[in-house]
Amino acid sequence: MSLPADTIAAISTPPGPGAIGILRLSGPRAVEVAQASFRPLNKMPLSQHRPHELVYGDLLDRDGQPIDRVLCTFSRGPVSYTGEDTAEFQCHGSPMVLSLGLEALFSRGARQARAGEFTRRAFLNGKLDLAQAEAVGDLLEARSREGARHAAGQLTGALSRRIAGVYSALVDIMAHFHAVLDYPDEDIDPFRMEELSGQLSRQEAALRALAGSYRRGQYIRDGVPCAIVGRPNAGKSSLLNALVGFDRAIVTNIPGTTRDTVEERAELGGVTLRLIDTAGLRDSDDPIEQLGVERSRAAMEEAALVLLVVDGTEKATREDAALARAIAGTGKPWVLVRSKGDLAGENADDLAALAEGAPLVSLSARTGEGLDELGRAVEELFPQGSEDKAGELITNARQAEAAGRALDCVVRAGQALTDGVTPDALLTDVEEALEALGELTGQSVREDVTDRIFSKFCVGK
Ligand SMILES: Nc1nc2c(c(=O)[nH]1)N(C=O)[C@@H](CNc1ccc(C(=O)N[C@@H](CCC(=O)O)C(=O)O)cc1)CN2
Ligand SMILES: Nc1nc2c(ncn2[C@@H]2O[C@H](COP(=O)(O)OP(=O)(O)OP(=O)(O)O)[C@@H](O)[C@H]2O)c(=O)[nH]1
Ligand SMILES: [Mg+2]
Repeated sequence: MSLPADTIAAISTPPGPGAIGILRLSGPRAVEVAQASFRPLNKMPLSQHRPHELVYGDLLDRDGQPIDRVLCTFSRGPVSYTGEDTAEFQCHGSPMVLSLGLEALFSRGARQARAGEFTRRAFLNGKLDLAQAEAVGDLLEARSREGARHAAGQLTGALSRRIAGVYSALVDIMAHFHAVLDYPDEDIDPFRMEELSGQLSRQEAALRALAGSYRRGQYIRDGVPCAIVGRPNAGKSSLLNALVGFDRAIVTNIPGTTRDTVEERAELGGVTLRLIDTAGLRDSDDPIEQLGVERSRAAMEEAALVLLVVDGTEKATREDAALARAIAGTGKPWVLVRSKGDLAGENADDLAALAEGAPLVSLSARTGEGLDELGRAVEELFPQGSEDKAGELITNARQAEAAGRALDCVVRAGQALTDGVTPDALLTDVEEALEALGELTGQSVREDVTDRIFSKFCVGK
């Protein structure tokens, strides 16, 4: 990989008017281009100021006419975000100022940066590893406090350090093995072999925990998929609307109102939920409703959490009981929700039997009563942030695949050791595990993979 040699520029703040808008430059000519586009009030050329200093002055268009009165700063590679020379203008947040300013930078030799190109350069120059670069993307798109906290932890290198621990332990194991191999005539000390086998299984356990963290990582980043199911008219869509805080789904008193699944995110008990409202479950002759019911069942199967809503104004039916048994049978966490708590109820007593130990929450979507209790039940089922340190979880499919592959290799190596297979086969497995770990942090990753990662970022990041 050769280092990029051209100088890039972009507007780094979101479109539309705002308090401040930032133009960013990176590359060998960044300071020169910025200096040519800037007249400091103190008359001293930009490059004669200290790096990182904020210099007050006028941003100039290609004819030398002022576009805005701004703050300008530069840094010298490698002591910068990208590792190259960089400069930036902190302008008034006017889209027109930013466009004119960007044109001025182009006229002096910079070119438009592509999506994610600043962060990509930071990665190529070793300022960030790939897990940290991905954390930048996660941080920008975080939809919950927990998600943001986690991405920030990953940005500081928490995941990278966890991976590095396993990596260096595996390198040690390889070194020991090479030492053994170097003396082929000597019998291998059984004590030594046992020690190696122990070290290998400790790394296997560490990798298993790492690969296993993906599920929680996904819940934190994208939310816990949560299906709201129950008979028609039970109050499912009303519950969805109450949880998201606006009328997302159509509610009527006609059973069979919801046909297609309706998805919306909400935070409940500190947990981000990907709520999926579903069509009421019943046998129906209507082909459209039948399709909806199929989707409800699929949503229930894919969900990690199920809210079974039972109409609080009627006696629970055989269908309610059958549904409760079916959900309990999946072994998934679920909550039995007794709806319409503001109306006179019929089935307060017989519901406890249906719940079979799952939490039972009485609530009213109309008054909001009981929603806090539902939040507490959800929080208990998905405890937040307690068991893992921020930033140490795997949060995307790419990382999960690489961690899983590293784990498989180490399992194979351990098996080879117990089976007494030739040591070089074992070494190949460990090497492959190292390769997979290298992909996680980007030490040994293919260029098309990095292309894909950075192209998902916004321009100017
Ligand atoms: N105005 C502004 N705010 C910003 C950024 C930016 O580029 N500009 N960032 C961009 O996304 C983030 C901050 N990231 C940064 C990371 C490293 C360095 C940097 O200069 N690093 C040097 C020196 C560090 C030091 O002073 O100790 C280095 O790592 O060598 C700057 C910003 C968020 N806020
Ligand atoms: N008083 C009262 N009425 C409610 C409450 N929740 C739902 N309802 C009413 O019950 C009826 C059905 O509500 P929906 O939310 O559409 O029920 P659903 O389970 O989504 O029904 P389908 O989509 O047909 O499966 C509507 O008339 C709602 O206004 C509640 O908490 N209090
Ligand atoms: Mg509905």
